[in-house]
Amino acid sequence: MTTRASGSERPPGPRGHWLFGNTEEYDRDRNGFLERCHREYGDVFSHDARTIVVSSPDQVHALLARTNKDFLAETSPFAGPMDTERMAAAAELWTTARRAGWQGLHRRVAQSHAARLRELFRETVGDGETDVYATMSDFFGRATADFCLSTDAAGVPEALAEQVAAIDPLSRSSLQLPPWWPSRRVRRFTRARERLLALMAEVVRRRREAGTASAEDLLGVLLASDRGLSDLQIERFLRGIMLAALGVPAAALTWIVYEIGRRPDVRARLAAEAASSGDVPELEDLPYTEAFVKEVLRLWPPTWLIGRTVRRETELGGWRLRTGDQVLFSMYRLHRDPRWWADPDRLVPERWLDPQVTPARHTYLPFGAGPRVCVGTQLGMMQLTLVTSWLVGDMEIAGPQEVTPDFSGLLVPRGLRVGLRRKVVPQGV
Ligand code: HEM
Repeated sequence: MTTRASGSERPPGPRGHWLFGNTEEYDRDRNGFLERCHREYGDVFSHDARTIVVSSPDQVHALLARTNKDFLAETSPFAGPMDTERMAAAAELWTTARRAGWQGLHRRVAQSHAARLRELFRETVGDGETDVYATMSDFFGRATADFCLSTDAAGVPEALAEQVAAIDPLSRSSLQLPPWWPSRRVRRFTRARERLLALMAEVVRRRREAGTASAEDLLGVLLASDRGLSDLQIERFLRGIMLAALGVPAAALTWIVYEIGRRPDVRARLAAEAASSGDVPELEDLPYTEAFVKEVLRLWPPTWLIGRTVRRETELGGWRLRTGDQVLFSMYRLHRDPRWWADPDRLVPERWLDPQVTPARHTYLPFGAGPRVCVGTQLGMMQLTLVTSWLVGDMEIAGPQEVTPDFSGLLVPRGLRVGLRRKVVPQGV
């Protein structure tokens, strides 16, 4: 049980049901529940006997910075005994692959992928009534498979899409099922995971046999690494990367489309910048577009809630935590906290354009922080900025409706539909 470092009391929090705790109320309205508890109990509160929620920037930063050492980022979609030693071993294997992959994900590599991204955008985003999240998921599925595997990507976007679709229903409920549970959901997830890993294994085997370890894509970088990665490590890392590079950017872009549709003033400035830059510009050519993307990620961070498992007995914010306890924080709530942000609910891209004005420490974390910060930060920012510029440059977007934010998994404006129409380019231009 979490207790005060100097005593035995727990952080305050709602009592909840004697058996199910607060699960039912939380699942009914996750963000609303956290907001109410924060208002009532303050910056640290108990969610249940083994879970606390922290909200101050310093506590959040400590949690992220001490991940791997005192906290674990490893999660499972299934219920089961919490084996922190196994989780720590998995974290170590992941971290080695992560270090090797880093050189394949920095800004220069990301920018060199931009021309290919342009082609994929033209192929995937077309005219007509569009389910925005579905289209953007399709686009990012292809983009990430291409970035990781280039010419060996056949069949991977489809397998990825099935894996994402199979994770979705499991992540929407706090009541986890064990992996042996005889249900369609669990079987579907397991099948999709095995299929994707088998595809990765096949591609890795073919590349090893061909002996072409050039760094033309992320797999090439991993194979050429001198860190001695096993095939299994590479396969799991690639699967992790491809899943992370699909749903989150797709959700972010869906919010971008939503905000472009709601704010004609912002859209006009974006369009002016798109018109004055080339077909595949550098990020430096798009300062307003980049500021807009940052601001959308502040208002609507797709990874709106982050959790950690306590690896070994430790302390956070004056509270003692036991091995296996859970700690949560909401990035969405942090990004909209009026203590740290002026006019927090309003989209103001200009707040990112004045170098004299920077956010208060640890109050802006759309990519996380610390040893498990997003490895795709630069690639992701580049993709979102370029695609935003292509969207306003190429397409007319017919007004999105008001949407209800969906906090049950990734934060998305579920069901957002818009009409897209390719702009007519005058002859001779
Ligand atoms: C474009 C918008 C993106 C956003 C907002 C975003 C956000 C995040 C956040 C908040 C985390 C940390 C989660 C945690 O601490 O538990 C994370 C982790 C991660 N992201 Fe991203 N991400 C984006 C794009 C990408 C891309 C393009 C890639 C792939 C190249 C990627 C790969 C990863 C991976 C592999 C992790 C896990 C890192 C680890 O645990 O070591 N992300 N991302």
